[in-house]
Amino acid sequence: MSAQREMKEKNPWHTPVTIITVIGVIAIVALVTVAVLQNRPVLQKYKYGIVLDAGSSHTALYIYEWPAEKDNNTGRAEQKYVCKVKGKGISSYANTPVKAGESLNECMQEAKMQVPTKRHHETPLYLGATAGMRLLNMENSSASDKVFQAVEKALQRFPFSYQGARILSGQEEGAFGWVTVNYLDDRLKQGLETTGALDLGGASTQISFVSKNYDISESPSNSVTFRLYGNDYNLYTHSFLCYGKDQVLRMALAHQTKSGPGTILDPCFHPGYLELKDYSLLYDSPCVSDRKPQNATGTFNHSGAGNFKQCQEVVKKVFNFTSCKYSRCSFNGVFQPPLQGPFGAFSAYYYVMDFLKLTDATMPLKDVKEKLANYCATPWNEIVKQHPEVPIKYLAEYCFSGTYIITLLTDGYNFTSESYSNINFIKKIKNSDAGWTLGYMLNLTNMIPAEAPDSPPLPHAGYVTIITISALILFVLFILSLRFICPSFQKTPHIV
Ligand SMILES: O=c1[nH]cnc2c1ncn2[C@@H]1O[C@H](COP(=O)(O)OP(=O)(O)O)[C@@H](O)[C@H]1O
Ligand SMILES: [Ca+2]
Repeated sequence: MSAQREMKEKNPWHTPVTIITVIGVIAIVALVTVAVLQNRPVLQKYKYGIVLDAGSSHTALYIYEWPAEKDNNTGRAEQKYVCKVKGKGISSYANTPVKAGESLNECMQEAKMQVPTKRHHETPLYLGATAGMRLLNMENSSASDKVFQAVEKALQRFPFSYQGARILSGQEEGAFGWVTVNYLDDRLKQGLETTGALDLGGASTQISFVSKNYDISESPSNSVTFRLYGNDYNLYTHSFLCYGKDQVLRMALAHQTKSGPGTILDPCFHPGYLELKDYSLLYDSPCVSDRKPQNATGTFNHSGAGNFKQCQEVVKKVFNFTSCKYSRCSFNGVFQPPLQGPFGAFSAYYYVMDFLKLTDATMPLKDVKEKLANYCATPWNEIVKQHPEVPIKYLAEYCFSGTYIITLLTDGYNFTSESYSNINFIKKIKNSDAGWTLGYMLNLTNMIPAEAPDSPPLPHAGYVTIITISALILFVLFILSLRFICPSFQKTPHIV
């Protein structure tokens, strides 16, 4: 035997079986690698959408992103970035509309940096205004038009695809908040029981939920129907204009100051709190302007008494429970079907209850009230000392706001001690803020299809598994067939 042959036989790498095995293994690895990678793009690419939420108290800019490679934009959208516009809401610029436009520039510049340049021109940009502009439009429609013109001009200077600025109806605000919450929870795609949405703003508040077996025809103006991912939803929604927490505070103060100038001892503010306030500022809103007393010209002393129970009595006076022409009502003669399912309460519901440390869903309603009563009774100077980082305006109002929230939920919407535990106070769901903006964009970009998308015949993992098993079977069959066809394969090579 030659030295070469001897070497070949000693080196197992040179046997035909080993060579075939190695090639086979390489082929299998290559096949499986292709199967794993075949539906994964090399670099994840995104598309973007921008929504400006022009609220009564302030404006916020949201950027959403979603995978670009999915058909018809059906990839999951999520919040990428939020920018809080400095200053007050756009409705506060009624007398200086140009400044409303200018106020948006800083956040818009940020948006330019956040969205990749090559996507700018195809990124839709929307501005939706809520109750602050609704009120301004009622009060002075030419001032509200001027604010919109200025805002439009400012937004069109940016390289995005500007899609318009408008006032949302209360129904839209409620319904899109509900869409956002249920989209982010993946409830719509999976056809699961939905979560109701409770949104509390400064100038209006919304309640939206699906109540099974309720008769929509009882109050058609409160119903919105959707077909999403192949499921039909009959949504009940109502927006109470003037029932945001800032306007309700005006209404409560108007009620307490109706006997004219002087000092009011307000149970919704802490003992020791004292501020000199202007009547003219208090009544500068359509929510209270008709209640302005004749002699209300100058200022009044706003002092605190810190009494939760009495504060609840004051707050209750802003609701009208007397008339209801439907089978059941919440308040002010507004139809409301029976409450059903879990609820997500966001925006000011969350800010207030989070500050008061009352967001724990397991805390019974009676404990919530007790804690709130203790908090309201705490002297103002102690509160200021305990929270040096909180702006005084917010700090002074948490007792009032917490009391309003509890009164609105229980006396207003009829949550009971039991059903109160169905309410979750939330800020975000999976990194995206709860609010109407995402639902608004999803609707306008047709990102939620009416029908369920055709799912692929096999999920990706199943596809990879089948490829791997088939490759292994083929390989084993190949080796076995070689043994039949070529007898030299039947014996394991041996060294002579
Ligand atoms: O950190 C906070 N603490 C307490 N309240 C807050 C905080 N941030 C925002 N808010 C309040 O949340 C509300 C937001 O209302 P928004 O401006 O959206 O009005 P709208 O929805 O009625 O148009 C306002 O009352 C604002 O004062
Ligand atoms: Ca809002």
